[in-house]
Amino acid sequence: MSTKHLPLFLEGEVTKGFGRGSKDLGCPTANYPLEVVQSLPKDLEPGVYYGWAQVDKGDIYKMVANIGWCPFYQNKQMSVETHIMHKFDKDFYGSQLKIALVGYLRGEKNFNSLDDLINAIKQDIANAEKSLEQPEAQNIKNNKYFDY
Ligand SMILES: Cc1cc2nc3c(=O)[nH]c(=O)nc-3n(C[C@H](O)[C@H](O)[C@H](O)COP(=O)(O)O)c2cc1C
Ligand SMILES: Nc1ncnc2c1ncn2[C@@H]1O[C@H](COP(=O)(O)OP(=O)(O)O)[C@@H](O)[C@H]1O
Ligand SMILES: [Mg+2]
Repeated sequence: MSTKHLPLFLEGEVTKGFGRGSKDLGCPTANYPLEVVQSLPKDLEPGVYYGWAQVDKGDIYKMVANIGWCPFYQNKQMSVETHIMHKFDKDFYGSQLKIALVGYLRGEKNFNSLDDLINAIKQDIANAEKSLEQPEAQNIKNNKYFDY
């Protein structure tokens, strides 16, 4: 079941990926190191999730996260990447990123074109924005996990 393990709280350092998020997709994703990927429940459903994100001790923002192998790019290694719905002034590689996976949107897909992938991501962001307004999602934003 795709909602098994949710909400799931993850933490780790923001590391370098392939640099495609900003360049190809106009959608930067903060990537986790391999240790975080390896710590996931083995039967966690790959796919696109929505939830909350906090960089270092900052504010808590809405996010969408992709967990899997990116079939469009055919990555060899599974990755966990988070796009935060907030405009940051600069990159934050090396920062601590805490996330809460709250809900599941869809499975990862391959696409015929980059434009199709970009449009799917835009739709994911719109769906996440809406779902995160629900009271059950708001409760998770207030979880003590995000307190410092
Ligand atoms: C909301 C969201 C949905 C995504 N959905 C897919 C998908 O269905 N298929 C896919 O191949 N990649 C998907 N991706 C992953 C992108 O391919 C990935 O973010 C891109 O390769 C950037 O990787 P990088 O951080 O290593 O540069 C998605 C990313 C986001 C943020
Ligand atoms: N709103 C945002 N969400 C996620 N990352 C962001 C955001 N704004 C800036 N960034 C920065 O962009 C980087 C990700 O860009 P991306 O093109 O996906 O490169 P990489 O392949 O190295 O992950 C993040 O590590 C972070 O430092
Ligand atoms: Mg990235």
